[in-house]
Amino acid sequence: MPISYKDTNLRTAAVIPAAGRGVRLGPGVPKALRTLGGVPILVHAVRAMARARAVQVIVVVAPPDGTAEVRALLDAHGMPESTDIKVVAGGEARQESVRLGLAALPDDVDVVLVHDAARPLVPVDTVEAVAEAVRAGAPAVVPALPLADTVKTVDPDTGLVTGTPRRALLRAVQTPQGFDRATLVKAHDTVTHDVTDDASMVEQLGVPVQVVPGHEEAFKVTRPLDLVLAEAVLARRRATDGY
Ligand SMILES: Nc1ccn([C@@H]2O[C@H](COP(=O)(O)OP(=O)(O)OP(=O)(O)O)[C@@H](O)[C@H]2O)c(=O)n1
Ligand SMILES: C[C@](O)(CO)[C@H](O)COP(=O)(O)O
Repeated sequence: MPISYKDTNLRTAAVIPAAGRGVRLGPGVPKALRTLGGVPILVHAVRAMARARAVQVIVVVAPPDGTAEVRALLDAHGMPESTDIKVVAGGEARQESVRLGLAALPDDVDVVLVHDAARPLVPVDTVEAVAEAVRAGAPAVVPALPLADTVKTVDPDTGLVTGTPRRALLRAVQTPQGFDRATLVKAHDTVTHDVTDDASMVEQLGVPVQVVPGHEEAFKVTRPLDLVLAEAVLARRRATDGY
């Protein structure tokens, strides 16, 4: 029977990389500081992680010149007192920002969830499912969804299609991605070339990565249309759930 987090002393932290510019979203303040339903995207993301009973510590990785602004923003919006929230400066790339967040974790943290600030509407059940799977013994866990589109590999030089991977084998991976802390730290110490998610670094160590169901509402706000969808989802939640 899996170990439940209620029965263990494992301490769980969330690292929230929020230091990106949001170039694909268009000009403006850094993406994490733009608003969704009148509240900064980052505040939604921090609340989403703090809502999970498993999460006791949160490290927010802010734009390098924006730590004081982010701290003030979190204080102004009122964060749950039961969660210890730190703010540290990020780096040039997401990978570097996560590494800086990991370096700021208290010594007694055993389980780390890495969650994009850019996924502000992740449901609490998804966060709990990832944390629970790590606490039950999986060294690395990702939430993922099947794809709706067919995916092609393309030669960027010629523009010619080079293959069509079997869609049934593909998954779109979301965050939070959950890890045994030592495994994630080792991955960040070992893999230095550019990667687009933390799990792929762990895969390169030969460590198995467990998939749990993702959620459509955990989508990443990347392009302007994503913000339109996020506003609609938030408005529906506020109308129906008192969110
Ligand atoms: N140097 C960076 C780059 C990205 N991120 C964070 O990583 C998450 C996922 O990245 P993405 O959606 O690609 O955000 P941006 O890098 O801001 O987007 P873009 O590539 O459009 O600029 C975001 O929460 C972003 O703030 C980060 O902490 N530090
Ligand atoms: C981590 C991630 O959200 C998983 O889908 C994604 O890889 C981030 O990629 P981006 O290039 O930073 O948008």
